[in-house]
Amino acid sequence: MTASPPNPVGARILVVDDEPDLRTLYELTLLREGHEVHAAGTVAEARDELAAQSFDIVITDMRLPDGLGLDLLRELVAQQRTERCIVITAYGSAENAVEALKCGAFDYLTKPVDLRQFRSVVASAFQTPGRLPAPAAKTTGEPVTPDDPTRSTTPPADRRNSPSSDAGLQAPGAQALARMVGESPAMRSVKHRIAKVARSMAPVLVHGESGTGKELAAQAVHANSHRHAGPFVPVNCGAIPENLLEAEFFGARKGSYTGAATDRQGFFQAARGGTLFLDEIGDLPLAMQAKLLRAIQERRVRPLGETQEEAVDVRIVSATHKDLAAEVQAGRFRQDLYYRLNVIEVVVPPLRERREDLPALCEALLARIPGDGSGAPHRLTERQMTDILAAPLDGNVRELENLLHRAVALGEAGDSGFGELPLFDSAPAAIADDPATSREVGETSAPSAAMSPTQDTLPEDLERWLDAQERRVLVRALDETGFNRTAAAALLGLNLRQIRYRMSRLGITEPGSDEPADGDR
Ligand SMILES: Nc1ncnc2c1ncn2[C@@H]1O[C@H](COP(=O)(O)OP(=O)(O)OP(=O)(O)O)[C@@H](O)[C@H]1O
Repeated sequence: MTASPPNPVGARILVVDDEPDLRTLYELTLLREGHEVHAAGTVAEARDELAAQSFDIVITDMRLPDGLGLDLLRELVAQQRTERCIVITAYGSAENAVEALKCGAFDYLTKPVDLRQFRSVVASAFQTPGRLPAPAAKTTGEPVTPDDPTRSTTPPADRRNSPSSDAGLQAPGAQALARMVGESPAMRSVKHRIAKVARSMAPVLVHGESGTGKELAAQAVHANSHRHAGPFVPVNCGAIPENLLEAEFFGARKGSYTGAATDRQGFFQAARGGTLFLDEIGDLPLAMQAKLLRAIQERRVRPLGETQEEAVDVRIVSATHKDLAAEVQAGRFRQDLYYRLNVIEVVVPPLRERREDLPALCEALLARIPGDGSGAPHRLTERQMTDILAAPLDGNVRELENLLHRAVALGEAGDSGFGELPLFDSAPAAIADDPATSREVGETSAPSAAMSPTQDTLPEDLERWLDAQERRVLVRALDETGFNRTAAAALLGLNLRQIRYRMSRLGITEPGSDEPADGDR
């Protein structure tokens, strides 16, 4: 059955539902929005419609008399069709919703369907201006949401897009991926995955060690999604006082708590139409996890002091350096929330697994550091590059960035505009000081390799070698905390007395004090 508006300017949509009343309701709603609507009551009828022509959107109920809406979805994905699929699931069926997204649904709706939400999800699925080329459809169970940049009426096979090569992407998606410097196989695979998974509503969990570039990855997911013109709202879940979490997330009405002098919107409202990036999600207290889960499931939030809930249309991307599955096991993270957030996982590898990216990364990071006004870019000497290539860099790109900042700040500008000051005024200094290894920093890669957990040569003097390791860790923690001993101790699970004792034993003093600085050689 087909129904067309008088002047079709909208999407061509196939509605699959066996309940005539609901089908009619969906049809009328869509027709009023200017869409062309085709309807089917069974999987078989839907297959016939799909064999005859292509659509922009397929909206299917999950349970149909002769099969599941998911079957249709899987067939569309397997055939690399470009239709965006919206699955309607029964109320409270979190498994179905998550499974639909994992299978490649663009989005899902829960019964009873809220018509405003219905219209908004359809509008999201049908983005006319600047529709981006689709990621490649595949059969591994990863979500794929093929787009159709031309919205042509050619047969499905001709409407396929080329795979997600960066070249095919338009700004700002391609720009966001380009900001993630690195062409190592590990980074290429991360970027490819981001381009592939970005374009549905499926929640993404970015996992990786601290400083690996998780926020950059989250920004790239947003920039490659149909929501790229909407806001990207980053939130550090670990930095908000527990008593303010609810107001910060969901908003608050004037007078709803001490200090609420005016109405204020929360992160969810601020991210409407865009992406809410929940960084350090593993640090969210359990009570707030329950509220977040509800907001994600219902897609509605209630500001503090408000009686009514309001609908929010946001995509959730979260990030953590923690092993969330282990946190679930330990009872510190809700399993249902983990399940809800981790529909798609993007893993950002540590720098040690992509050392070939170091030269390009150094160049890009140095280019961000303001110059001396001469216009000459900061450049590394060969020796400095050798040092960097050999350094452990456990702090990943952020550590590299800090190291370069320090080197530029402390360096005496030479011809290159970049000084010869040793880059490693902390970590490798400990090794150079160490008679157990007795080599100069940067002389070869061996001294730093000696610090690497992967090296297999034995130290000549275990005690001194262990001291050197301990010194390196302490100096780094002190460095990262601006030489705040209490904060450094907390980072390392020590108390103030313990860190003081260790610093004194190893002769670590604050740079600038009368005694030799800990990094001095
Ligand atoms: N591939 C990359 N190319 C260029 N810069 C990068 C890259 N990865 C990270 N950076 C830079 O390193 C710094 C840390 O990155 P980011 O904040 O994204 O890491 P993170 O994993 O979110 O850190 P944390 O776990 O501490 O929140 C930022 O300044 C970022 O711009």
